[in-house]
Amino acid sequence: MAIVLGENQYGKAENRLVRVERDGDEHWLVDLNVSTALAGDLADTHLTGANDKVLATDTQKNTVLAFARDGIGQIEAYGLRLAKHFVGQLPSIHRAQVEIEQYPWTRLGPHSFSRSGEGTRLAKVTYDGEATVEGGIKDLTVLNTTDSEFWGYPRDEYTTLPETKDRILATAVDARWLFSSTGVDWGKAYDTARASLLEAFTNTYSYSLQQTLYAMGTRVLETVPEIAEIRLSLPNKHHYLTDLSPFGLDNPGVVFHVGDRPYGLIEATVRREP
Ligand SMILES: O=c1[nH]c(=O)c2[nH]c(=O)[nH]c2[nH]1
Repeated sequence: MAIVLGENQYGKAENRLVRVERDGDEHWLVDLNVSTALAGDLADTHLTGANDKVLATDTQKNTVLAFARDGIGQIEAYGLRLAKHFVGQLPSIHRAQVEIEQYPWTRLGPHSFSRSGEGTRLAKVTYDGEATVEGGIKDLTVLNTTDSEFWGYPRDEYTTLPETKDRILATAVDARWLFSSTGVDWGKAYDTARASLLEAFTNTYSYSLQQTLYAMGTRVLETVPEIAEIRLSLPNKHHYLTDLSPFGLDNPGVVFHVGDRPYGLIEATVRREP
């Protein structure tokens, strides 16, 4: 029985980096988590330990920092610059993947900020001679206190969930979208996609989180022409109306117990028909 090396890649994961831009007393902040992963003609290092085709992960880390020196710009563009550089650096490196998370900060003063919970912006760039760019957002927590129903599902011997015509609908949006080209105004695409996700969540009268998901994906494709498809992963953050009758109290949709685990997980891709 022959034993062979399968798919492999290597890189520096989670390079945390902050870049400060200064204009006198007024400063700006870019806060990133950058992971690099390279693949190519790398059998030797695994099979014999010869490292002559290996761009050291420490070098990758230094490159991430050095490329931030003169400006990062939009994270999709920064990822493209890095990925193309890594592939051009050694003939043995055929493919580079750069994943970036950008943490949001809200300005408090000229040089003071607070970390905000308004969703982490994402980019994933792959370059192997051709570039593939994905954008996205995660940890965007949203909640509707009404305009959500869930009923009409089949009941079997294990079904206990009561039908509801009015419930809280809450989720933490994880959305990843695939761009159809690299000639994109990345910042505008991100802002529009994010706003469309929020607008569709807010304005969809929901009969299920699945229906809301599809409305959110559809809205992004309608408003950002450069996005070919969007994958959404939506945990259903269940809010259970608490029974206060043991205490002689009614509960007309006022007090909820917030469930932690388990949670429904609703996932789908919405794409343009070819
Ligand atoms: O929006 C929902 N979709 C489901 O599939 C489901 N299942 C469930 O128990 N509650 C919900 N809510």
